[in-house]
Amino acid sequence: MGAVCCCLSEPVDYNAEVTLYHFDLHRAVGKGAFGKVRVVEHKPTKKLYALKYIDKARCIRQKAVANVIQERRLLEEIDHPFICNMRYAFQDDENCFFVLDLMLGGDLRFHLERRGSIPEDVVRFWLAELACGLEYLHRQKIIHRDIKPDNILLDAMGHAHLTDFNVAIHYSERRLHTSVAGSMAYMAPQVVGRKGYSWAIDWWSLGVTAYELLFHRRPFDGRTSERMTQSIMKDPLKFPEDSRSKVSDACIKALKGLMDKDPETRLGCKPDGQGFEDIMRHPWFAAIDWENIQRKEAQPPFVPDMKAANFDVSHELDEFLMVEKPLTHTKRKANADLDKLKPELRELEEKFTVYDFASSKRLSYYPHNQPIVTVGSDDTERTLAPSQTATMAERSQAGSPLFEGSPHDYPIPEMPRRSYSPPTRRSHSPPS
Ligand SMILES: Nc1ncnc2c1ncn2[C@@H]1O[C@H](COP(=O)(O)OP(=O)(O)OP(=O)(O)O)[C@@H](O)[C@H]1O
Repeated sequence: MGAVCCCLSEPVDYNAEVTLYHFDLHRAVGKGAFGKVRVVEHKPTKKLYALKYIDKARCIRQKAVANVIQERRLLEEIDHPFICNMRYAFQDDENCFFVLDLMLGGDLRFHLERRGSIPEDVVRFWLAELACGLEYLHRQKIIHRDIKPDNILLDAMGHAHLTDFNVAIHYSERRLHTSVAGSMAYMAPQVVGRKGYSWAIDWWSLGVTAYELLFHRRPFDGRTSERMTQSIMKDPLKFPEDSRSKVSDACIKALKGLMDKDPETRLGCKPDGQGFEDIMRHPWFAAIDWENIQRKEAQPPFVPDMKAANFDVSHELDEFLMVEKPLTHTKRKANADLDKLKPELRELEEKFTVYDFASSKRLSYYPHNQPIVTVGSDDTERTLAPSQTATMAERSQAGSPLFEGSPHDYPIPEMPRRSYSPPTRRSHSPPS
């Protein structure tokens, strides 16, 4: 398939590797840490997607190259109805691009701010969908680490999806993580207390998120990071005085279960899928038809108003007012001589590889049998690539997905330890 693009003299080859020329650019719907998110139309298929672009220079300045590469790799392994899935990835000289499932219903922060608080039945529905997404992620051996209202997006029908895998990591049963990442108000005691943590922290953050959506305030707070840490680790979970008139006893019980400071007894955290069973059997979810939910066939109780913009329209204005350089299709300069590039730019060139869901099989990079994990001299985790831990035959015998081709034979980069600061946005400052 070929067509002439208005800004390119030669025809665009849609059968060639995906580039920005394969998309028509539409309005901006969100702002990320290193660029915008805008609606795009994939020209050959006419399908709409969300394009998240990351300004390479900004990303390098804020020492987030490893995170962007990690996000790209993790997203390649994920495909689930309640996750904002990646469909394409590519780069040009200035930006790295993620093309994601388009969610036009807005994020939960947007709806919370507009509505003040969210009714119990709506929060329960979202939590049921998100629990399915989270259970899937944990089965893929991935911890999200940044669950909060800002990172949950609704589609036009009102179904909830997890997004933003910027600080997500693989976990291993053999070793606990200690690096601090995420948004402080949603961090579990095991994260802020540096006691070592695993996937159970995501259930805690989901509990904090549900609490905030229901009561429009956070369960643990503090003006400084020290006070916030103390609050998360020591303060008993308290509910607003009028909570009993607002939500059911079963809801309070579920929130207490999710925000149990002990991950051993926390709701959702029993091993081998039993935690998810506990959630499905919990009295708060008694009215939920789980099969319907999992098939994404349940009718959401809140349907976003699609006649209104479900996002902050000011993102668009930045470009009109020339505060920000508008995104344009640009022809790549030949990057043949990688040695001449700055090391970080070279790393992006080499590791932010092209992805096209139509032509690539989704492969789990990480074997589902036990990986071998080495411990760094600092408290970062180093995980050996599967190619280094087992042969193809061994992995196949163990019932693990096979890793075909060299693109998957890479070690996961160390995650820089994030410095954290209240109130809730994670900082993109250099590793401490
Ligand atoms: N797939 C999508 N469909 C529609 N809107 C989206 C999509 N992905 C992101 N957005 C919008 O863009 C915003 C920023 O996206 P995202 O959080 O992924 O970027 P980020 O760079 O990781 O930002 P930050 O690090 O500040 O959280 C979201 O809050 C949301 O409003």
